[in-house]
Amino acid sequence: MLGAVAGLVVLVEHVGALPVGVGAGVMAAGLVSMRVWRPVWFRRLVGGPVSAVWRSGWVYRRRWSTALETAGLTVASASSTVGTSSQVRYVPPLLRVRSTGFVDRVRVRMLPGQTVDDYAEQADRLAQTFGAQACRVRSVARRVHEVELWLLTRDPLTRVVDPFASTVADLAVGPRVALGEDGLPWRLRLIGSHLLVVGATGSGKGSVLWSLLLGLQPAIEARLVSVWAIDPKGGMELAFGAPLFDRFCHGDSSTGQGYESGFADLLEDAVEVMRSRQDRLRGITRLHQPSPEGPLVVVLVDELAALTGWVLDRTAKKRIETALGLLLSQGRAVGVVVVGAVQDPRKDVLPLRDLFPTRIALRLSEAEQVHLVLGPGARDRGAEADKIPDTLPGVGYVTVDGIAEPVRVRFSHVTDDLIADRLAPAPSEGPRLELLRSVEDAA
Ligand SMILES: Nc1ncnc2c1ncn2[C@@H]1O[C@H](COP(=O)(O)OP(=O)(O)OP(=O)(O)O)[C@@H](O)[C@H]1O
Repeated sequence: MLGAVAGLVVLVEHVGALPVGVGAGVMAAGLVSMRVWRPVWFRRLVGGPVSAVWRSGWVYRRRWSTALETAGLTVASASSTVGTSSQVRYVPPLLRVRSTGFVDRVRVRMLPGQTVDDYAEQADRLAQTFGAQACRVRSVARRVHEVELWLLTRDPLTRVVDPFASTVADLAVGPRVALGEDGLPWRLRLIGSHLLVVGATGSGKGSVLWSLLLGLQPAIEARLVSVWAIDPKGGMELAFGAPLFDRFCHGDSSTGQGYESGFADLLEDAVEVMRSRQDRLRGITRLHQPSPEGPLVVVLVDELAALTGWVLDRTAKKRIETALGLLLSQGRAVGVVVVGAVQDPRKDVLPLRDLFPTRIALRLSEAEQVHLVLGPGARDRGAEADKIPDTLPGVGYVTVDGIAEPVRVRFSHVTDDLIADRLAPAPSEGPRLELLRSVEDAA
């Protein structure tokens, strides 16, 4: 601070007060405009760094040793010199602090013998000591000796999140579908993964499916994605999206073949696409890349339990189980992925749940269900989906295979009006399934 004042005095002496005053005015006006028109840039370029410097010194470094000692994360070791013996206390070094305005990311070098779980066990204590709402403990990629503490200073997820814009290019990295608790947009990548969404009634499962569909809309229109939708609730949830779907099956009791046989037909057709791609891609690539000739086929199911647990027709049930099992175990490499939502994650309702690499737990009714959805240990690492209040629909925890820590996000709120707005006027093209089939057959 003193340095800045001294620098200003020197500048005034050299160039005069007027140019310095004008320069300062222009800079202040620029910052105010950025704050008003580009709040995200402002947070990232100005607010975050300034807050990080301030909080690093005032909140963290000042109390670091005491806080870590209270949390039992320091190590005492006896040291003896000739005739005397004393104790040396080792404190894990604080490496740096970054702030997003919502989360302070505090990087720490662990002491020899410590693990990320040692810090996770003390997360509540650390949050309380540093005055944060919560503390998430995260490992650092390729730095096994380091750990990052995410201390939440403000929760950006209490406000409803508006849908994000997307482009065709988002397909490769995943469209932005939610806001993370660090205040930054969060992307959901479907290529190479199946997605399971679990949540109690009213938890916002619909907003996950719709955020994803709207995020994929440009890629769907560019024919890089082909959505085959199943809505066993008679089409109540997904019927609005019909213009986006190449196939839409919502059960039909008037055919005389049983309500569920249409679901089995659709899944078996997806298996057929999968098989023909396997034949074509064998020895050429290990991960299919979507193209208009071979789009990413997304089999979207609104209530998976209606396909796995509550099916009356035994023949259809067997066909569905077999096709779903094949798709989940072999489909993702060849670009046939399953996105499913369900209320109840128990094995008898959803026997195949372990085959979904990406899982989202919205509000759940019991702590035990968190383990079922996100895997053992997820709740200890902060994924308390059973504690999400019912006033926060669309908030949930996500785990992705290969990444240890769950992330907390809120999906965008997609209203019926917005869907009608985005999808109107309905495309005048004919059914796209025929095109997909003829292209796949020709290839
Ligand atoms: N992301 C969100 N942000 C704000 N409000 C939301 C969000 N998602 C859903 N809601 C609201 O929460 C309520 C329940 O949402 P929704 O119907 O999507 O839940 P659901 O989990 O699909 O329920 P069900 O299993 O009963 O169909 C609706 O009133 C909806 O407007």
